[in-house]
Amino acid sequence: MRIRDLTVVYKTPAGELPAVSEIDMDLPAGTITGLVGESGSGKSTLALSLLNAVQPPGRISSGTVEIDGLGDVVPLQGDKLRRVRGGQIGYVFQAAQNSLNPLKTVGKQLLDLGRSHDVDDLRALVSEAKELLGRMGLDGARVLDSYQHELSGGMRQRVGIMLALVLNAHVVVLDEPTTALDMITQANILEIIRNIHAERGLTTLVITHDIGVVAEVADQLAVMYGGRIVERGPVRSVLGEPRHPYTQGLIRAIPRLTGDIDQARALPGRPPTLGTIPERGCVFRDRCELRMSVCDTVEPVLERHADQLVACHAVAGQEPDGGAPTDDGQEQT
Ligand SMILES: Nc1ncnc2c1ncn2[C@@H]1O[C@H](COP(=O)(O)OP(=O)(O)OP(=O)(O)O)[C@@H](O)[C@H]1O
Repeated sequence: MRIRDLTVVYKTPAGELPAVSEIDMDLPAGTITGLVGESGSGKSTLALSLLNAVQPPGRISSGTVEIDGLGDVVPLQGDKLRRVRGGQIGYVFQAAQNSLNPLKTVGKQLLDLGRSHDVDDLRALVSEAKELLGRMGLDGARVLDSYQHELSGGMRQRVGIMLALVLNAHVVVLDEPTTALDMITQANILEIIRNIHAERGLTTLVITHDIGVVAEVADQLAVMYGGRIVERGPVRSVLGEPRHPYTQGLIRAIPRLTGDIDQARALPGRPPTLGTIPERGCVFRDRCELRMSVCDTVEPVLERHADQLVACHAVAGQEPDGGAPTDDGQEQT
């Protein structure tokens, strides 16, 4: 999936304001990309725009989202769009635990999904669903006969993953897949995501505010702040040697099980909202220890530093650019 110059705006009393600004990013086939950032940074809006599913008062105001074999999904509408969603791109909603219809069994919802995608062989669909649920450690027949309230949070989340994959989607977007789950169930779901991703050769995007989750599953990591990607690259490099002051702050804020509890330092201040995202300059400057005067006027662009792409004037000033930025976070050859 290739995302280019993607901007999404919401209509507000103050006019249309960007929640996602000029994003350029590739999701390489067969990789898991983690997208992290605090609440309100634009993660869910970006994810919805990948399915062209941003709802009014929001709209994609510019950019393209190209998927191999499909082309740009941004101009798609109606029937064509409906087929792409689910059929090509599976989406597991934030709080999937609560997104099932409480009045229908899981099996009935599966059949509805199949019919809405004109699946001829509904029996085959049911056996595929049972197999997927079985691989996730559930009794498929039993789950299909159950209502939402009869399933635990972890089971519902697995049902959400099954529904996203059962039509054979090859791109999967999971929005906060483990939020609200206990630690053991969380570890279990992350293992399932990893295994199914590898088995099916998927292209996966995992959205989370929890850096621990991306450390567990992702190959690539993108850090979002105020609607922009401020740093991205291979997950080991970004977590091992974070360069953007925001990424460093996020990592410092993680409490550790060993060592001094006071070492975990919450990032001071609050992330911007739509109304407070600055029109010019760096979006992070108000919370940044490295702020310089240029940050007030010039927006930093992603530049390559070792393995990472980083959008920060201070980082750019510290070391010479190690090469031209590429759009996939990989070394240029
Ligand atoms: N329907 C809407 N109308 C107006 N503004 C919106 C709407 N939906 C989201 N926003 C704003 O867009 C910005 C990005 O929100 P978004 O939900 O994409 O962020 P997020 O990083 O996914 O946060 P969270 O983790 O809390 O879901 C926020 O400032 C939010 O208030």
